[in-house]
Amino acid sequence: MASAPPQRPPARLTVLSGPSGVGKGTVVAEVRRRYPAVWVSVSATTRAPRPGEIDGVHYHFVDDAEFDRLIAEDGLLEWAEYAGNRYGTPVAPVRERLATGAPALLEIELQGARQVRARDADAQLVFLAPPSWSELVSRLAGRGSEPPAVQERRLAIAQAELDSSGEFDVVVVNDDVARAADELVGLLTAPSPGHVRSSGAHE
Ligand SMILES: Nc1ncnc2c1ncn2[C@@H]1O[C@H](COP(=O)(O)OP(=O)(O)OP(=O)(O)O)[C@@H](O)[C@H]1O
Ligand SMILES: Nc1nc2c(ncn2[C@@H]2O[C@H](COP(=O)(O)O)[C@@H](O)[C@H]2O)c(=O)[nH]1
Repeated sequence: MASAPPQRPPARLTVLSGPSGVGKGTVVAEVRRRYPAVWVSVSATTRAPRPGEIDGVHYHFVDDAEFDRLIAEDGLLEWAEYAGNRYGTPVAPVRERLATGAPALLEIELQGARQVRARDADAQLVFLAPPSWSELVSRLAGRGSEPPAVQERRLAIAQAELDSSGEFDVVVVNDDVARAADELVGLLTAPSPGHVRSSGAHE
């Protein structure tokens, strides 16, 4: 009798969160460079593009009416208002990706991370932390993508985000991009604890 084909374990969704300016985008870019198989969701946002940002690559840049439509059609896995703009994860591409059994990564803020956890208890929540508060302030200012008033608004939110780090499964300190990327690659490729047999063998 022919044996059944080996079953692919369902892929695990990983969420990377952390305060604005901590280096989420930088670390994710390094992960993609080292591990091109990783798939990163492209969010929808009502924020205006920064110089160099490309629609459909960095974000799907949409207006308020389109964002309302996405919500009404249940097209978002999660969404949140952050510093005066809305951001959300299109649900269909995430479902399609997870169905292939390959790792999927969301780079989103705290409210969205909480929504993902509420919908998917198996999701892995990773918090990217700065080495210090002063380093976070200087990274955000050094990026120079927001005027000082917007930086202040983001830093006020960052205080609450740092207080939430205990809600996450893992905290990775971004003191060094290469090391933080290594840690994230390890987490993305680790089997879900739900798919480890009691003997220790992985399904
Ligand atoms: N380990 C690091 N050491 C020094 N500088 C860093 C490090 N990681 C990132 N940076 C710098 O910090 C700035 C902010 O990084 P990045 O834009 O990746 O942050 P982010 O968390 O994605 O921010 P946001 O949530 O606002 O999009 C960039 O100028 C980046 O080059
Ligand atoms: N809840 C969600 N947050 C998201 C999503 N995409 C990005 N983000 C987060 O928003 C802030 C600001 O981003 P920026 O590009 O304006 O600096 C940052 O924390 C992102 O991680 C999303 O789909 N949902």
